[in-house]
Amino acid sequence: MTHSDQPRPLQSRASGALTGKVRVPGDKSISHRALILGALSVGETRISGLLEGEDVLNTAKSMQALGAKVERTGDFAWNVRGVGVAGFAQPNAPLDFGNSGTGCRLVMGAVAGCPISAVFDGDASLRSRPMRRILDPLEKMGARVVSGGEGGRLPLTVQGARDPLPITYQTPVASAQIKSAVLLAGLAAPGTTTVIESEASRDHTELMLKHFGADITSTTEGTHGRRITLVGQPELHGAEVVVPADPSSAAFPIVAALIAEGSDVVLTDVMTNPLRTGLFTTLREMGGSIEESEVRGDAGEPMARLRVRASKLRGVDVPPERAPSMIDEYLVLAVAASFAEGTTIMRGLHELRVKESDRLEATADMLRVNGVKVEISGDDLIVEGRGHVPGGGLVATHMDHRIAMSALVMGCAADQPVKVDDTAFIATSFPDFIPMMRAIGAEFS
Ligand SMILES: O=C(O)C1=C[C@@H](OP(=O)(O)O)[C@@H](O)[C@H](O)C1
Ligand SMILES: C=C(OP(=O)(O)O)C(=O)O
Repeated sequence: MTHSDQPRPLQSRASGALTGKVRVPGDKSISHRALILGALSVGETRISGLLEGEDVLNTAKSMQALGAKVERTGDFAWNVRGVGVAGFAQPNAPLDFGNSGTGCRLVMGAVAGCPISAVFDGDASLRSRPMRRILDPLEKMGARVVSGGEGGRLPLTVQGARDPLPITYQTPVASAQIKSAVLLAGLAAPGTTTVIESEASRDHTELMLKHFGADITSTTEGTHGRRITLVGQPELHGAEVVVPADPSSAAFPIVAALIAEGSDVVLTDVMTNPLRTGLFTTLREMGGSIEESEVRGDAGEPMARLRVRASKLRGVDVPPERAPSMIDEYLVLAVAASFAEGTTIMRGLHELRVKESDRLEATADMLRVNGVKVEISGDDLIVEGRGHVPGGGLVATHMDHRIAMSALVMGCAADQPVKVDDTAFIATSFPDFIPMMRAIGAEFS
């Protein structure tokens, strides 16, 4: 999916109290996985609450191109009729994943276990992101890169394995995308595929594989890690998937409500899988009032209603082992840290350098142009909070949805308006962000 060349700038100014009740869209990670596992199953998968953002719509298109039937049956309701494990058909055009690392890397894993070749491509941001981390284990399983891929970058053509091999793989960094790619390729291999991670990353693939009928177990490994074992060549059966609201999207109205004086905002159905809630832990340590109620689970994914009230925040030290559970939330945490009193140190953020943009540099720039004192020291980000933010800056979004949304949240309480150069990429993960924020009182113009 491509964007028009016309950037769409927007300005956010302090609005006073934010109030109301919202349900942010469906979780992006779970939405990708529901479409992919639906496509690898026999029978029908019914998904409700799917995120209809560009990243996920590109995954839906790729599943269709690989032979699954994917149909929208209502608002956020989608049916998938799958082709079974290793049943993908040869696509007759390149698969375009737009801005989405998750879609691209998970589908690479699924294709690696099928005797087909497929061209993987994406936008300028995705073309700059490393793919070697996925290709290395997939090549061990028998897949080959047959063209392109200089320096491990898109566009590249993957030839899947006719007889994929099960492997035991220790991921070099905590990454659910690497883990998931290996597990999805392992579905087609005979015997047992094992992934070992020294820091546990989000476990949606494991939970959903179980839900679709796979024999998969996960045990602890070392202090923070996991060992995941999947028995290959299962018959996956179509399933019902209810997608809870995305905690990474909820992060934006949550931080806005904490920093805008007098705010009181309720968010419903927010997924509270502990491998995704590092931000909530951190904001509470900072003194943020986030009350949880109506806690319940669906297919192993818990969710809750969150009530967030404006709070006086203080700086904290965020340990590196928390990074996997809040990897996409550091940008908006840095905004909260700017409004806090005192220093916040966020440690171990090397993975932020290989996201939609170099998020470590981009976050520091976002703060700096708005008058916040910030420093990068190795892999750590150090923010000097002074209880208020001068604002008045123009933030460069670098094709990165989360920079755009974080900067607009900053503007909700800054002394002077904050401007972003382009809001177009917000549509990748949170298409209704602007109207939803306006509905609770944000002043975007
Ligand atoms: O598996 C997933 O759904 C995701 C994993 C994370 O990436 P890494 O696996 O690169 O850490 C995260 O940043 C991304 O937004 C979604
Ligand atoms: C890193 C992200 O996504 P992806 O890797 O799927 O592009 C994100 O949504 O913040």
